[in-house]
Amino acid sequence: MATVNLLEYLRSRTQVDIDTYDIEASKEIGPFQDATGNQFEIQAEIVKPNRSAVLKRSLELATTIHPQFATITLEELAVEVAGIELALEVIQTVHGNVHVMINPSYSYNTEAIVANAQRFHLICQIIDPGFDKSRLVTKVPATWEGMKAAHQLKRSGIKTLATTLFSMEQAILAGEAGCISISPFLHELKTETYEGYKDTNPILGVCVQAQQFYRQNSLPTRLKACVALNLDELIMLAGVDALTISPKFLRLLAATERSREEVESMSLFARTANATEAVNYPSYIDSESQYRVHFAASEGGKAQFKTAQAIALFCDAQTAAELYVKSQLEDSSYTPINL
Ligand SMILES: O=C(CO)[C@@H](O)[C@H](O)[C@H](O)[C@H](O)COP(=O)(O)O
Repeated sequence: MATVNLLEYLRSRTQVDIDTYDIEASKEIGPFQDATGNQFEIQAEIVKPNRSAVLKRSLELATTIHPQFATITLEELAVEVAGIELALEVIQTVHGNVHVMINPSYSYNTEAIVANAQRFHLICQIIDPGFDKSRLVTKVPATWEGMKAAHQLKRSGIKTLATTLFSMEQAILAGEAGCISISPFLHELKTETYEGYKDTNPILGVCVQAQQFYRQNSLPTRLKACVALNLDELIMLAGVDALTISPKFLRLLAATERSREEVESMSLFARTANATEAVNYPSYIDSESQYRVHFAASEGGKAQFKTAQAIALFCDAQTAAELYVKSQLEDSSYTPINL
């Protein structure tokens, strides 16, 4: 029986990206095409003793440039700077792009999301004027307001990824808005943050449908599925454009051999390879009311609930990161640096 290493097998079918700003993990298991992080990752990295230099740099820079960005608090700016600092570090271990998520508390505010994405680019420019900003992708929640912001940002050349995405309706809107990619969350984010919590309606099928929709409509948007809960789900998604995988699962994949025949038979994409019949979907980009009605009913009402839940959890992580930064700012004095 021919066996195959699961990480090698996945890499032969799908782009494999790493879901962390932990540069050591990325170096150890890489190389990867893209890297991604989020508010949980920022929070986890800035408290690590071996990341004290990143935190110090972020606090000093935020203190220095705050007058330029005075519409937001110093701690919010410091978390943004830390996110960009971490992204610029981890990008050295990947070939392609790095992703940074906007402050999730702006998820329902188009103007604030646009300003946040523009700020990321300005901060990037300040930290490393030579950095190729086309490699920075801003992660925007897949809300109506978020996708309106993504549409505007595309016109100004800022790349976006639609995150916290749980339905075909959001996938269609993100494609029409010009997001370069989407991150379907296979399971509710709460499954990652609350031990024992289960999502009874994982959305592996939405990944297959969305990828077919983009291909059939010649939309360049690519999928980057995330929040898989076991190896079988990852194997079932072999053939999706990309998978965003945590270091824990990357290590497990790298350490596991399975029968080639068995894993090949599991791919949902292989099964639908010949299903070329086009399905008609409505256009949403100019139809807010229709979008909202369809999204509210999507997946039996669960997609809307899951999106709101994920945003709320990311907001908690944002608040925790800001509180930590605030405590650090209070504990030591950070003097402005010369730029
Ligand atoms: O946001 C994206 C992709 O857009 C991902 O980083 C996504 O948030 C993560 O897969 C989830 O937060 C789960 O992360 P983890 O607990 O597996 O590290």
